[in-house]
Amino acid sequence: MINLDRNDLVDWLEHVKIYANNGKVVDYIPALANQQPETNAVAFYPLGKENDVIHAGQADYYFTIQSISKVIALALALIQQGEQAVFSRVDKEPTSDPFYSVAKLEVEKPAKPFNPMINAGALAVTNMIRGRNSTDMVEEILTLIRLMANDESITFDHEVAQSEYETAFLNRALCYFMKQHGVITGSIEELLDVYTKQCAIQMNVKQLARIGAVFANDGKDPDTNEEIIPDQVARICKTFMVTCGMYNESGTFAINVGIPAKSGVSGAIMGVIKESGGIAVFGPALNDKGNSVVGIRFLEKLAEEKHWSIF
Ligand SMILES: NC(=O)CC[C@H](N)C(=O)O
Repeated sequence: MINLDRNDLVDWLEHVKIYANNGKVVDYIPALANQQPETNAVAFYPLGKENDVIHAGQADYYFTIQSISKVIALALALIQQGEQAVFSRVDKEPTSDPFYSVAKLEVEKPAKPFNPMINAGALAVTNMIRGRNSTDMVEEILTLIRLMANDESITFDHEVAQSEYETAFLNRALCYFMKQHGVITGSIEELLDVYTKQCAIQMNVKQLARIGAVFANDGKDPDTNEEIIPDQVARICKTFMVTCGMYNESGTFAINVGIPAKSGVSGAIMGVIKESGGIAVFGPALNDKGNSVVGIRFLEKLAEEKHWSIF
């Protein structure tokens, strides 16, 4: 049952946009450092083809999805390799460490990343995607994303991908550690090529909200109800969004908002509102955990006004 209209989005965005002053645009990826902190946008993609996407703010603004790509890469790896193979190389547990941390790789199971939503886990997942070379692997990810967003034109931003590739020293360190322990295989440079391109996939909030709507519809197209990803895969992805999707702020977010969500350091957040639709918010000013401050405030407002917490 959808009870959200455009005026809600406009009002709430107006109400929370001031919080951009409390955050900082990411600077460790040079090509993202020039994003404007006051840019903001939100879109809601409802289920059912009789309902149209609604939006507020700069809804045509293109941003890179960064860590949100981790959910889609996970879905793809699960489809291609199956649960058993995927979870033999990455665990299912949340961590209180930041997403880029190397610390936990040295504890418990040797080098097995805690979950697919932190960088180490995401690199291990991307390493499992099928393809003869990095071009094929990126194409596999793009194919699924284009299907979910229903837009063939979606591609990655070359400048952002290159910029991250040239500066991804921490991600290289994670890869070398995992390769030593057999968690990843093959060429590390090729893996980083795929990973940085998947993070640099570009879209606007309307397209991102549609991807959220596929998850809200248990993996089925929100307009036609045709299966895009199996419901069990969608369920696993949504569970990770709840437990790990907002990095080491996932617990607080679950209490304050209570919807499955995934954020990226560009300032985007994708949220899933079961049986209703997908929501996407963008605002590049980040808090110290790497989550969009305007995005979080907006989703808090939405959850409070609409009682959309799943808990
Ligand atoms: N949290 C993020 O969005 C991180 C993604 C980024 N591309 C990285 O690997 O550092």
